[in-house]
Amino acid sequence: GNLWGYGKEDGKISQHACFLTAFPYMYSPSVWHKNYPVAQGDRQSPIDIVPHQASHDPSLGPVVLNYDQCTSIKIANNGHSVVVEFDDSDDRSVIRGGPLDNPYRLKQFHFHWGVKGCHGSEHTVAGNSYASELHLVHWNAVKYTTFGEAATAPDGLAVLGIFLQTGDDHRWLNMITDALYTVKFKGSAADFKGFNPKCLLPSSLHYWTYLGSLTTPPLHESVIWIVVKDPITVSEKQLGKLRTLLFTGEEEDQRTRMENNFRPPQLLKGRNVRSSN
Ligand SMILES: NS(=O)(=O)c1ccc(C(=O)NCc2c(F)c(F)c(F)c(F)c2F)cc1
Ligand SMILES: [Zn+2]
Repeated sequence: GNLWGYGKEDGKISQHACFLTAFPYMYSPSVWHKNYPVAQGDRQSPIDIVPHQASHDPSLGPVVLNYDQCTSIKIANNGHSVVVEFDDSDDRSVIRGGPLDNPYRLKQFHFHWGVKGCHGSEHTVAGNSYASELHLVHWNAVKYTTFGEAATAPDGLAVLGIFLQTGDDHRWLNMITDALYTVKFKGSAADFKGFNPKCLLPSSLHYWTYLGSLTTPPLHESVIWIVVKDPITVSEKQLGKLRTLLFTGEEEDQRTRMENNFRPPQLLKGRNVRSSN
């Protein structure tokens, strides 16, 4: 069932309990804390990144992506986003360096987006949103045995965040947007082999980094965030295809477009954001 969702963020959620039970997909980020109290924790994500307040740390080396043997397995609609999953049974696709003490294994990537224009990213930069945000999710297979175990450890996960701005078509994103019709409904999945996400990265990997959390329930505070400064450019048409996905399953009569699946920025609570350059 729908334990949580992105409901109407306009704050007009009815106060009647029946409304929330009758329309589970209306659970919005502002009420997640009822089921997931860590939502009000000290290292929640996303955040608003203020570049001039980030501290440049010369000891922060470059982030290194070894995605050469990287091969995707499948694409799926989990009712919250579209996810491309990888074989993480060995170290064939890892991220290392930067703020990381170990190599972290790529498990999946997914997106967050809005309903139009320049809203849709989770992290914001000096109060400005991008149209979308790509998350490449990795886990520390040196210290932990499974993703699930890593997902509850303070240094268990490393998520590389990439901003998407609108402009020209992104040649490689078409491979993903052309497959979305196969995963329209929540719970659907399809083969999606041989996609290497290295083609979705900007030329410069300068980044901000800080200690944070999953941005969706269970909101575990287990993520070392690496947010790349430069956005990639995708077309409005390509973003529009993401919005043809549905939050709802094929069996549900209420069809709800998948859009605005982003959590708003959370309190920094004294955390230090470091800059790589
Ligand atoms: N938007 S983001 O911050 O990049 C993000 C990344 C991954 C997940 C995730 O894997 N959720 C499911 C999930 C868990 F949340 C677990 F805690 C766990 F143990 C799992 F195995 C699992 F699949 C959620 C949010
Ligand atoms: Zn995400």
